Amino acid sequence: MKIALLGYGRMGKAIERLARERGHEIVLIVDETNRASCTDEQLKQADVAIEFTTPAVAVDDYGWCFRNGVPVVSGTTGWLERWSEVTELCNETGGAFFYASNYSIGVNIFFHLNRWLAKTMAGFDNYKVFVEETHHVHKLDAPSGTAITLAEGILEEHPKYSSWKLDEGEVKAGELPIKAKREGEVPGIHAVTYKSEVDEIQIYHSAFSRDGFAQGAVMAAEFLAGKKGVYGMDDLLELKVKN
Ligand SMILES: NC(=O)C1=CN([C@@H]2O[C@H](COP(=O)(O)OP(=O)(O)OC[C@H]3O[C@@H](n4cnc5c(N)ncnc54)[C@H](O)[C@@H]3O)[C@@H](O)[C@H]2O)C=CC1
Ligand SMILES: O=C(O)C1=N[C@H](C(=O)O)C[C@H](O)C1
Repeated sequence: MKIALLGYGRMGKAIERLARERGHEIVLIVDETNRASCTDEQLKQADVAIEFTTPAVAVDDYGWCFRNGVPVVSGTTGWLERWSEVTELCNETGGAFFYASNYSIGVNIFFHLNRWLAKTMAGFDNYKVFVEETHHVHKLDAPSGTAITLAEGILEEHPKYSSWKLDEGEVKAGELPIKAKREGEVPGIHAVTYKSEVDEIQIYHSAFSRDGFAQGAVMAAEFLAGKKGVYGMDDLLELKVKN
């Protein structure tokens, strides 16, 4: 498969290595230094684009791919308030878009565990829940996209909570706090904790490197090539929450 890499930072470089190991060819590498000189013709050489850039440029990148008929897999976080605009544009232009706040297979299993636990804990009023994430100091957005996905999973399954809040100051009834920490070069740690007066229950995921994210992104690119429409990790993994 011929791949265009949009974004060539920590993730772009990990994806390049893993994509080559899986026998794919990188036909275009775009970062902020050469973006202005990259042409539609260069992009169209690719069977699929993999996009890991910044919240400020991701949505423009998706439009560039849709207009040129190039399926795009993206993991950039921090732009999701524009989700409807992006998916409408994808469908109107006959494009293909795959998005995940976290491409690690382990985290996607963790997402299902989180929903199951939230549904179970909804029956126990004496526990309060909070989400915690820790990432490297270079990360631009807080809370992480993964922490937001975890919080949204809890909001859907636990009637006591109606919104999430970055944990800065007072937390009101119905608000689910997310604590975001930035430390050294941590690739990504997420935990969900239910705490009562007498004990706590915690689920936890820690990424040892970026390889799990990069592997999942390349698998998503292999899945998306030749398709149209909007997809996510559940389409790839066919995981379903069993009630
Ligand atoms: N969904 C997932 O599994 C994961 C998502 N991420 C997210 O991916 C994004 C990128 O993360 P990193 O690689 O660590 O960041 P990074 O800062 O190392 O790399 C960002 C890259 O974007 C490029 N860039 C900036 N402006 C650009 C433009 N106009 N056109 C093209 N490229 C441009 C920069 O040159 C740089 O190469 C972040 O939003 C992060 O939260 C990171 C890891 C996993
Ligand atoms: O910026 C990162 O590094 C990561 N970002 C994603 C997020 O915001 O959830 C995924 C992963 O945790 C690493």
